[in-house]
Amino acid sequence: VNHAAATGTGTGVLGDTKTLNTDSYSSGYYLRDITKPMYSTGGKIETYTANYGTALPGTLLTDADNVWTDRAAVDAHYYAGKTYDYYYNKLGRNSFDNRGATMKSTVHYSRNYNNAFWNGTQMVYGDGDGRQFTSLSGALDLVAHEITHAVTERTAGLVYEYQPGALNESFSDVLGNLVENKNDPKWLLGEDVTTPGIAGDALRSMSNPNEYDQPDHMNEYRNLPNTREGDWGGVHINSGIPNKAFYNFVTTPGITKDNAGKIWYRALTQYLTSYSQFIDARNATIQAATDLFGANSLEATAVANAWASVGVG
Ligand SMILES: CCC(=O)Oc1c(C)cccc1C(=O)O
Ligand SMILES: [Ca+2]
Ligand SMILES: [Zn+2]
Repeated sequence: VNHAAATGTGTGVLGDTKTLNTDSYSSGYYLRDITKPMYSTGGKIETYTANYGTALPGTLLTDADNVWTDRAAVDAHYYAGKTYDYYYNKLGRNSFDNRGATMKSTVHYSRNYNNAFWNGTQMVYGDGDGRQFTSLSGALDLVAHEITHAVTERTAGLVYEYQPGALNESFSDVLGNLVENKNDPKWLLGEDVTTPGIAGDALRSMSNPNEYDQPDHMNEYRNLPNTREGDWGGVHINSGIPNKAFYNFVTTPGITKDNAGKIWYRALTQYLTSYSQFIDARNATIQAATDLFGANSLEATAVANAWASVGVG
């Protein structure tokens, strides 16, 4: 019996209904998307459950009637597809390795797990404890953030410490919100899954990093130790500075989200390396804007101004 693409329906973490690309195979349906361009070389999007344990990838999800009720799985699958589409259609990248690698996600990792991560091979999502987070795959910006960690690992390789680590985090926040593409003037991160009991809050804000205790200027840079307690030199803290730079750039009149994404992606994949510092990201994004739009373009000028506004360059 051959695989056949099928269209299922599912309920997401926030109770919304969405259509899913699934695989009808022998007696049932698998949570496997075989409709993407990468399928021409065998690439798929597959979603698994760890069944509240920590063995990965766990079990590929199946369903008898193609109506999916595992909300965390529905969103992990749907949002991985959306992220693939953005990278392929807007940036010309074929999966995280640019060679059509299969994208695997596992949900229901451990218990009350307030975390999500790329483990070097796949995405992994906890269900949260119901207070700090609800199921973490329920936010497209967060899913795209995790997948962008994979892209960064395969390209610039920004090490996860100090300024390169804060750049690693910032590129994931930037691409995460570009993929999510909400009309959110605050450019928040994780707003859809953070504290389900409190409206309007988030993990981070790109428009006002200070709101979540992040610096938004070099003169507020936090010198922290490269330890777990020090957030590896403040990778989720000092990311506020490049995040604010991107926010100032993308909100400059005449700058489009698509063009901002092309510039940041080109800097990440063509110019940055493992130990790049904030000044190198400034130079790389100016160079990328120059490559794409010209030396005296609105884009190149706005990029330089944006970094200067946060004290870089
Ligand atoms: C916005 C995505 C994010 O920050 O995910 C993480 C969470 C929720 C906890 C710890 C680390 C991360 C990460 O991916 O950096
Ligand atoms: Ca967001
Ligand atoms: Zn991250």
